[in-house]
Amino acid sequence: MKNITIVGTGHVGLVTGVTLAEIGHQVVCYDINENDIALMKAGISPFYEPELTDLLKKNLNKGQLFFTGDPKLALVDAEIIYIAVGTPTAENGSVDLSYIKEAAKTIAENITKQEVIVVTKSTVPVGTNKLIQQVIVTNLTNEVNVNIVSNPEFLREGSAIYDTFSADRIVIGSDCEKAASIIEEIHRPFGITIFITDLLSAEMIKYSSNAFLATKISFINEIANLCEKVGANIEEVAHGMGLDFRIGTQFLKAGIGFGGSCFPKDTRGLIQQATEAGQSLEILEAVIKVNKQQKYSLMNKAKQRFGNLKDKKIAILGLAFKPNTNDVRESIAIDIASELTMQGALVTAYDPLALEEAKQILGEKIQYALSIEEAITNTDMVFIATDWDEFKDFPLEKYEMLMKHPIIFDGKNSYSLDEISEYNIEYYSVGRPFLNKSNFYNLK
Ligand SMILES: NC(=O)C1=CN([C@@H]2O[C@H](COP(=O)(O)OP(=O)(O)OC[C@H]3O[C@@H](n4cnc5c(N)ncnc54)[C@H](O)[C@@H]3O)[C@@H](O)[C@H]2O)C=CC1
Ligand SMILES: O=C(O)[C@H]1O[C@H](OP(=O)(O)OP(=O)(O)OC[C@H]2O[C@@H](n3ccc(=O)[nH]c3=O)[C@H](O)[C@@H]2O)[C@H](O)[C@@H](O)[C@@H]1O
Repeated sequence: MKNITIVGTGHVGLVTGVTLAEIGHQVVCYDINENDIALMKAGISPFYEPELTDLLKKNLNKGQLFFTGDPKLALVDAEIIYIAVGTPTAENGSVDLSYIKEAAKTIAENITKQEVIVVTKSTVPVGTNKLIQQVIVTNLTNEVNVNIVSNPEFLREGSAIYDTFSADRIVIGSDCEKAASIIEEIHRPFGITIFITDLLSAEMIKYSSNAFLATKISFINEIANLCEKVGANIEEVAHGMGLDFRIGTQFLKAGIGFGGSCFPKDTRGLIQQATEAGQSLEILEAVIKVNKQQKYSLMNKAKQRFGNLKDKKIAILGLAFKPNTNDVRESIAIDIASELTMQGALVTAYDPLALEEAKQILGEKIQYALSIEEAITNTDMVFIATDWDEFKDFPLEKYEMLMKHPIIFDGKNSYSLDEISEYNIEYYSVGRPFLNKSNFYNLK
């Protein structure tokens, strides 16, 4: 059992803190956001993540987990410190390391133990861990020997707790063997394969993993677009491809592209690092370009269908960047909503969890509904932008009953073509044949 401090308790930091407490460590979570700290102290997660609240409450009650907004209290006795602050894209397109530097400075000013290991969980450009060490060493107020470890995080939002206990691997990078083996011991109770490597390679593993997954998505989306032109079905194609273990079935789901707080930012971040190193990443450039085009593919289909979208009543189902989260950072649904309003459409959106978060970005530009039924009633068309189970389970006859004419543009291939073909629905999806048993095709 180790005494661990987490600096930055957002999506990654809180899950890290709670799961390390769950496997028996004593964990202090520190964040500069006092409101969030007050919530977490009361056993409330500031964001939605399945299973998180139960584990949070359980470990708070057991006394394994402690929250504070006071850096001195958080760090005075700390020997192992995880950094999990944000690394967003800066205005000039590079990775904004200001939160990382600030966190490193706070650590330096408050640690007192003789030996301290600082573990970076945040996704940081190659070389940043060395910068963190430098910032800490130059700002130390006590005599402390600091070693640095990179421990990139691979969890997905919406399944973060499951992913932490069932990850494929834990990567530990360090140039100090002793520090690496201490961090290995901390993680051993998870029972997951641990790969120990050097600091720079660990940093690169994180970016290249995200870049590779993003590449799979853009690849399958381009093939989906081609399927539409030649009459093949992307779901059959992806399944048939995935049966080859060298390819694998995962991350071959065609749709309206990847969003969220990581793939867009990390693909940009890797390109920026390559540029600084005097190299171009042609494949990744193409991945980003395809993703930007894919985002508006549904809207283009709708424009083709209706001529223009001015004054059309459109329901958007889904605002979160993926299901089981209320995170709307770089959500494609938000971009689509925004673009539709620019085209003069009258948009009403529904999301099971992310309405408040979306409101903070879209404000009065669109209307918000509290149910699927409310969103789709009397609309000209529906856009499905997030693959929530609630949408997949929604009875299809209700589209027929409630919409002006049941016309669906499904960006997530939420329904099987067999299901849809039982109804009078005009249905456009991604990479699959267009279905129309209805008589609306002359409608403009
Ligand atoms: N969200 C995700 O699913 C994943 C994120 N990552 C990476 O993890 C890092 C964190 O991401 P998220 O947790 O999503 O960010 P987040 O925005 O949810 O959380 C960051 C937290 O750090 C706090 N913070 C900022 N400066 C601080 C400071 N000086 N001292 C203490 N706390 C401070 C903020 O108040 C916030 O609560 C990023 O580098 C991200 O790329 C990696 C894997 C998964
Ligand atoms: O670095 C990160 O933050 C994380 O980024 C992603 O996790 P996350 O963004 O939470 O969610 P994903 O499930 O990967 O989905 C990302 C986007 O890709 C889209 N996607 C995903 C899979 C797919 O087959 N097709 C597809 O369009 C999703 O709809 C979503 O917009 C990675 O999957 C995690 O391993 C990584 O830790």
